[in-house]
Amino acid sequence: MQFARINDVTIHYQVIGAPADRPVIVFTNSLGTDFRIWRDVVVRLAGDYAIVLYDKRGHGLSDVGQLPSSIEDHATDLAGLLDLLSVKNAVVCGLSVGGLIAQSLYQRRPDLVGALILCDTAHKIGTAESWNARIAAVAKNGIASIVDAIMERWFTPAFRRPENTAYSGYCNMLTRQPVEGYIAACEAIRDADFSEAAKAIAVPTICIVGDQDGSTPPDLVLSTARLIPDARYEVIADCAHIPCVEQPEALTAIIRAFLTSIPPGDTNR
Ligand SMILES: O=C(O)CC1=CCC(=O)O1
Repeated sequence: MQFARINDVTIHYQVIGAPADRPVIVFTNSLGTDFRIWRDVVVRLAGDYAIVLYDKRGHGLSDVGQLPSSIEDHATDLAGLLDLLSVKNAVVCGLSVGGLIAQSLYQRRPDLVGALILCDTAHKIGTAESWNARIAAVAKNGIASIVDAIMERWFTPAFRRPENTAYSGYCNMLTRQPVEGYIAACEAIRDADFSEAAKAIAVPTICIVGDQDGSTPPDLVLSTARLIPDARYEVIADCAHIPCVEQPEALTAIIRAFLTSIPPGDTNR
């Protein structure tokens, strides 16, 4: 296990492969998850790419840090981690709020970002009303009180079968996040809007979405792809909000095809 002190926050991270020798893909997570969600993608990519995984503040084994925290704070944490690892021009793959963090990282530190994989994310996610309602529910009754509603957005009915032990495992992952970290991330998402910034993205970008995503539906992700100059757009079948868990093979194939199509030199490839 690896830990680093970044911006006064202990960040839990993992590096697979040698960043100096291989193109680097950095994965940044969704709300209510830790970096273990990427496992089935990482095992397929390891060897060809160096991989950086980390738990954003308020999640997994990372500290919650000072409150409140913003998407910009999360991006500054990720910049600190990449600086620590001497990584520049990385392929940044952000899932959901991780995609907001990726967009913010590009805005603040374009030297760190060679390409963007925006997975089940958007330039703006949800409304202030929906986030305030979720924050109030979690503050009053805990994360467990919303788990069924959230799982309907994360996973298709086929995955949510009671006999699927992976499904119960991911319910555990959600409910075991620190409440104050979860609420802080909801506030950060509520307050983030990259509608203008997305138009200025000038690195190769792909927007990917599950066809049954209940949190960032395909039409929303398509609207983000249309804001970003020359962005590509791919839909994954039989998949909701977390394709790295539900359709890792399909997601990996899209990532590989995208990275293969980028001219050498655009990233650290
Ligand atoms: O919990 C959800 O609704 C899914 C989600 C929204 C932002 C994020 O990171 O995950």
